[in-house]
Amino acid sequence: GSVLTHTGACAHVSSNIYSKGLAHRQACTMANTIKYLGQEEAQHIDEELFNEYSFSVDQLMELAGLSCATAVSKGYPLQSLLKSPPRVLVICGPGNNGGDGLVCARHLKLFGYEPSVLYPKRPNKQLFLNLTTQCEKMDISFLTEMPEADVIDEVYNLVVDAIFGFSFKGAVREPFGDILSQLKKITVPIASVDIPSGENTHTHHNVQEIITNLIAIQAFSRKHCFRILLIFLISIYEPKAFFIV
Ligand SMILES: NC(=O)C1=CN([C@@H]2O[C@H](COP(=O)(O)OP(=O)(O)OC[C@H]3O[C@@H](n4cnc5c(N)ncnc54)[C@H](O)[C@@H]3O)[C@@H](O)[C@H]2O)[C@H](O)CC1
Repeated sequence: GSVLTHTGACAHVSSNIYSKGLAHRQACTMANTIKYLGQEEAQHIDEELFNEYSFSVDQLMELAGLSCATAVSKGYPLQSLLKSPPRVLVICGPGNNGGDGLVCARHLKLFGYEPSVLYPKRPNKQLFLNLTTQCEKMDISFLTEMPEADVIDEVYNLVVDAIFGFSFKGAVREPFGDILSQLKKITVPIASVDIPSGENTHTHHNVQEIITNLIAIQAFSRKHCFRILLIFLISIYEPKAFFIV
C-alpha cells in the first residue's frame, strides 16, 4: 500500500499496516485516491481557514503543534527510544512552521519527552514571544547553536524539523543553510512538520519518517472533511506514513 505525496511519488507504508486489519487496507486504498496539495493550494486553504472559517492563527498553531507531538508519540513511543533520557531536538524556523515547532515541543514535554529547541531567528511578534515563554516556563532548554551531526546522533533520539513550511522559497539563507546541511548528515529519524524543510529546492534532508500534514488535518470544511478523516485514520494507525496531501 502506498500514500501519494504531493509530488506524485509513492511512499510505501510499512508492511505492518496490513497486519492491522481492514480499516488500514481501506485507509491505504482511499489514500490512493487522495487529492494532493501544491504550495499555492495549501496557502489558499490557510487563507480560507482564517477568512472564511474564522480560525485564529493561535488556534490552528496549537492544533498543528499538538497533532505533530501526537504523531511523534505514536511513531516513536517513549519505550521505543534507544537513548535515555528521551531527548528530542526541535528545530524551529522563523515563521509559523517554527511556531508549530514550539507548540510541539511543549506537548512533547507533557508527553514525557525531553525536548530541546533550536530557534535561531525569532520573530518579534507577541504570539512567538508567548510560545517561547511557555516553553521556558516548562524548563525546555533553548540551544544557542546547531549541534554537529555526530553530536545529534549521540545525544538525541529524534529531530523535529519545524524550520520551513509552505512559504519557503529561493536559495536557503543562513543560518538555515548550515542547519539543513547538518540534517543531511544525521542518522537519527527526522519528523518534518508539514513538509521537509527546503523540499521544493531539493536542499532538504533525506531521512523522513513522519510528515504531519497540517493543512488537510485542519481544513474543517465539507470539501475537505473526507481527507481529514482519512489523514487522521492513517496518522493514527500508521504514524510512519510519509504523506503530503
Ligand atoms: N494551515 C494552518 O492551519 C496553519 C499552518 N501553519 C504552518 O505555517 C506554515 C506557513 O507559515 P509561514 O510563516 O507562511 O511560512 P514558513 O513557516 O514556511 O516560513 C516563512 C519564513 O521563512 C523565511 N524564509 C522563506 N524562504 C526562506 C529561505 N529560502 N531562506 C531562509 N528563510 C526563508 C521567511 O522569511 C519567513 O520568515 C505552514 O507550512 C504550516 O506549517 C501554522 O501552524 C498556522 C496554521
